[in-house]
Amino acid sequence: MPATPPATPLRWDIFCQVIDNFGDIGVCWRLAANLAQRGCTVRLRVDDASALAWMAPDGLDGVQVLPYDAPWDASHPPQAVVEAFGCAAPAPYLDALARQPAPLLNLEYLSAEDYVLRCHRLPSPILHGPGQGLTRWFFYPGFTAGTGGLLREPDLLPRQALFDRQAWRQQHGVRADAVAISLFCYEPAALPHWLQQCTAHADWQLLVTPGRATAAVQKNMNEKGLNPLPAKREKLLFLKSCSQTDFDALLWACDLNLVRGEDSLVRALWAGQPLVWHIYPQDDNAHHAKLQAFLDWLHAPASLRDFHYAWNGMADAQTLPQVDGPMLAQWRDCIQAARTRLLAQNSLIDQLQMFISEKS
Ligand SMILES: Cc1cn([C@H]2C[C@H](O)[C@@H](COP(=O)(O)OP(=O)(O)O[C@H]3O[C@@H](C)[C@H](O)[C@@H](O)[C@H]3O)O2)c(=O)[nH]c1=O
Repeated sequence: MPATPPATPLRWDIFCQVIDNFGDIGVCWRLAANLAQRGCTVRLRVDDASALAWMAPDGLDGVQVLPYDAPWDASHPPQAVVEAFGCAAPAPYLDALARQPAPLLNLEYLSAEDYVLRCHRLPSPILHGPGQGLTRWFFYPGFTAGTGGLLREPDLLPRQALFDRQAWRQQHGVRADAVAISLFCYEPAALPHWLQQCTAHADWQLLVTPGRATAAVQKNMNEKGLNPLPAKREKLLFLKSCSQTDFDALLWACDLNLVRGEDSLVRALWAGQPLVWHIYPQDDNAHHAKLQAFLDWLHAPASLRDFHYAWNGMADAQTLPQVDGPMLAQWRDCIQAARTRLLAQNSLIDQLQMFISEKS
């Protein structure tokens, strides 16, 4: 039975540096929103908040978005501080924190690899320089007990229970009987092979997210001179940017979700539909081990592994499996079993709050 987190809502500072794409701000906003939903007050200090205009257009009570280097507020010091993905708070801030200390955490990237279990909750004392005397704690999200868990808002299940899938599909031009597939990716080498499969199945509709996925699909279409004909236009729906809440609805309404990065992977797991993960590519191919560890944790069937290898450039694009109904059903069973395992664990916020109350 998951442990119950402390009830006292705290004042949090979260630092976010946007590197590229949308995962940094996506995860940090979701973290801030999850905390605010539990009554906490959150100051999200971010260097580029522009994506929030479409990701969280309405903002949220309890979350204040500030410039990264906004001054220290001595009359309202933080009771917990998170530096996301290894970004460091500005030196003056860390020096002020050392005078009015509160637990300082480094929220790491999500991985299923073994090192997460070894490194989660390790201390790193600051022995000199900004923040001297403080201890930075490593906090690793993860898929299993012994890690920091996954972001899961309290109202996720009730929202899913109320979701009207058919109404959503009708509003978005998706046929009730279609196999609806969402595409949120970088530029996978196997994309042409996947587009051929999507075109070959009369009952498949591909919902393409804006940005890099749309650019990759259109590039492929133009290269092949495949200007989407009226019929093909119905097969390919090019979406506009939408809020995180509406992005969830897209994932819940589809029968297969091709996601990427970090945050949308977790959202696709909560959606419980078959999913494929386009992992964030890293120069030294470090992402290959990260993907393998995830597929191992997932207990992925061979066909889902093979699809991931081709989709992530770890196998020849020609080896992309031909997806059919029985295969999708097997993938769905796998994802739903994983979702059930995850729902039995503490959420990341519960773990975070328990950790902070230990260290305060
Ligand atoms: C397409 C779409 C996405 N989103 C949200 C979902 C997620 O919160 C966010 C996308 O983040 P991700 O899924 O993580 O994928 P990403 O590729 O955009 O972000 C990446 O950024 C890199 C810097 C990190 O190192 C990666 O781990 C990864 O997080 O955008 C919307 O809110 N609306 C949309 O229409």
